[in-house]
Amino acid sequence: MRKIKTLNNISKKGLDLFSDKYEVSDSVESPEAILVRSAQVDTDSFEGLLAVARAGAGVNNITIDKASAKGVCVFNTPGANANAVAELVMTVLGMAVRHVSEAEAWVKSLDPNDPALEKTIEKGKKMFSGTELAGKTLGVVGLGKIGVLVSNYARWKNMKVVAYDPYPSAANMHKLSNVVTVVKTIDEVISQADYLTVHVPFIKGVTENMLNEKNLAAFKGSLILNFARGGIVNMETVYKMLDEGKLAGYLTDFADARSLKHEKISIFPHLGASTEEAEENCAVMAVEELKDYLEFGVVRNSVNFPPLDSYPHAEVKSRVVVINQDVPNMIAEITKVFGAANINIASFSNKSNGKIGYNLIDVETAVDDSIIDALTKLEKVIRVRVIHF
Ligand SMILES: NC(=O)C1=CN([C@@H]2O[C@H](COP(=O)(O)OP(=O)(O)OC[C@H]3O[C@@H](n4cnc5c(N)ncnc54)[C@H](O)[C@@H]3O)[C@@H](O)[C@H]2O)C=CC1
Ligand SMILES: O=C(O)CCC(=O)C(=O)O
Repeated sequence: MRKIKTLNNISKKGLDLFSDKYEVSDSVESPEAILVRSAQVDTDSFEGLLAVARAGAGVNNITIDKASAKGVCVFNTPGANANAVAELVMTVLGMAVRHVSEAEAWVKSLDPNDPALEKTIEKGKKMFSGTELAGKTLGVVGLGKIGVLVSNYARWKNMKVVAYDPYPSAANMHKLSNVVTVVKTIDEVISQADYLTVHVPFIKGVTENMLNEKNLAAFKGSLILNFARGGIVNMETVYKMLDEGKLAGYLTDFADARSLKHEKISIFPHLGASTEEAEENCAVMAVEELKDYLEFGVVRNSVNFPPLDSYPHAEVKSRVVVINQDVPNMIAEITKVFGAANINIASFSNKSNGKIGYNLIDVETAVDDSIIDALTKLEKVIRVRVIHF
């Protein structure tokens, strides 16, 4: 029985994909794999762990370096919740420029027995007069799955869009509206935007404080939206800009204690991906990735292992999975072990990503544990397992 531990609620549509060969629950001990959304995962706390699947995009809640050092494969589900986040971003932006929440709260606060209620409402509505999105410029930092959708939705609302990504992927850029202006620096986005929205991963020391006192000094717009992660926008700068009237509002999915009661900060409960559709998409993708990895050694959408998407052919009896540090001569050393054991290799697939070398060695006989021992003894080998068919 394969053991899968869930650390958050995972959509039933995904969990239903596990056959009765799997035990799946939040109380499983010594799991082979973990399914998680936003809970913190210290991969060193789980002896024997093979994989973690993040049903979502951001993996800053998982100890990736520790996972790589122990040969634990970490997956995410690129794009599976992107539309949910993009729709929420456009919704809260639209609500903010029309003061929808404040206006509604004001109407609801009125006396229902006031005989002049209609008049009071008509008189008071001028307090909530807003602006339109059409014609304004949205600055988008990060043109990944979410940033591209946000840019396109903004274009459909007749906004101008200026966007920046230091590592744009061809697949994402082909989906981007061709009237979005893509610029080469974050400063160009900041200086041109009426509203600024950020969609990059949180990477400590890299995207941490990516929007900060220095670059935000050039911001002449009114709203900053952060539905990516706390820590990407420097909050001291935000408080200062709000206090000095240089920023009208900060809209975010990530609360901190000081923001909670700030009247110019709108906080949502990390709500971006919380739609039925996104939860199902993420769970299905995450479970498929885990099953493929546990049953076949196939790697798709890993954030720390190179991709290797090959199923064994029908005659294969054993697939030996070797995970090694990405250093020269490993393929030669691994094949030598098979030669010494007089085992014929039917197929050898190898991919590396600069840190991890990943090998799938298929043989048409059943191999025993001695091959695992011999491979594990190789100096730069991190982990070995055999899948029997
Ligand atoms: N509020 C919520 O519920 C959700 C939040 N997120 C957050 O949004 C982030 C983005 O999600 P996706 O667009 O799906 O991810 P993605 O991986 O498709 O896009 C991220 C983009 O950021 C860019 N990027 C990477 N390093 C960068 C750097 N140093 N500077 C600027 N850009 C950089 C990448 O080139 C990539 O195009 C996630 O990492 C996650 O933190 C994602 C889903 C739900
Ligand atoms: O699972 C969630 O609700 C959070 C999603 C998220 O933040 C992500 O996918 O990065």
